[in-house]
Amino acid sequence: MPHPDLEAPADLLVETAYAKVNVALHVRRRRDDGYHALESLFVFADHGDRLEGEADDEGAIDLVIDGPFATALDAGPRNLVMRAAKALQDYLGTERGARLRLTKMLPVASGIGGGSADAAATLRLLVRLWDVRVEPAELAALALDLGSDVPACVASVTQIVSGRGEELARHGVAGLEGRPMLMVNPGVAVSTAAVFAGWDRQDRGPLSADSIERLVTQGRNDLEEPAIALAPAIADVLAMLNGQAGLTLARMSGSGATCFALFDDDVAMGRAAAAIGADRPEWWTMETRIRSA
Ligand SMILES: C[C@@](CO)(OP(=O)(O)O)[C@H](O)COP(=O)(O)OP(=O)(O)OC[C@H]1O[C@@H](n2ccc(N)nc2=O)[C@H](O)[C@@H]1O
Ligand SMILES: Nc1ncnc2c1ncn2[C@@H]1O[C@H](COP(=O)(O)OP(=O)(O)O)[C@@H](O)[C@H]1O
Repeated sequence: MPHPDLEAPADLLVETAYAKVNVALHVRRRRDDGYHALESLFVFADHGDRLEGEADDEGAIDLVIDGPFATALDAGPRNLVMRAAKALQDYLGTERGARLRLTKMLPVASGIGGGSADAAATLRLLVRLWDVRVEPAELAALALDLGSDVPACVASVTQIVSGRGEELARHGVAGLEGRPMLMVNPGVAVSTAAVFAGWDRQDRGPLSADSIERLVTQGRNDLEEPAIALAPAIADVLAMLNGQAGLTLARMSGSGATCFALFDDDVAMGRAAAAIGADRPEWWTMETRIRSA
């Protein structure tokens, strides 16, 4: 029988805010509204931040944050969890509230959409907690208002994402889901807007994501170069990952600075994580696998 303290109370709901990884990120053009038109294969890790919540019948939204990266954030109205909760409350015109706890496991402003995933997890959790039905198109519109990556994070499954982040198409790639994935961050936060501003405006062509081989040989992250210009440690992470045995692909995710590597098997990933941890103990690493739907 489980220990009683380990059992969550029946009225407490839990969601995982899965880390996002851009296996390839092709920037095609700068749009008139200042955003960039992208083509990207998004996958999600099997790990992420943890969000729990229970109903508050007074209608208040309250957030506490704990976990390894809690100090990088405050729990005020600009937090994406708070913004998502308020946006849903306003949309529904509901009197219901929630007491939320975010356990921040993912580094902040690091190209793996931690804040976006938190916002999406908040929407999922509150829809369950308040027992409401929101049309998928309405939820997607609320999500896009919170950030370009939030619509894709709502389902958190492998997708081709284009436009600013609002055009989503589920997309399987044989052999990708379930694959061991190591994520490494050198501890520098980079601003997404600053990285996009450094893009050289050269369209290097569309994305083909029909096989892992194509993703490896023809896929790119067009933001790697401007991100490395702002945070040279990213080049050290990529060099270290590329030097590991049993590796299929190493690349930066999003606007950085987190990089990921796909491995042939768990043993190869474990050896790489141990070697990197021994050499650069100050870097953040996470051993995970690509989430399946
Ligand atoms: C680059 C990507 C790729 O998945 O990931 P991250 O690095 O954030 O993880 C995303 O497109 C980021 O999405 P997100 O972090 O939600 O960005 P937003 O808050 O919407 O935008 C922040 C700023 O980035 C720039 N931006 C963002 C998205 C986009 N398609 N074009 C842009 O130029 C804009 O300057 C915008 O003001
Ligand atoms: N709950 C949250 N978690 C992470 N970042 C948040 C959160 N709420 C607001 N932010 C802000 O959102 C920005 C982007 O965060 P995040 O989604 O983690 O970055 P990225 O998508 O680049 O990995 C950060 O500058 C951060 O200060």
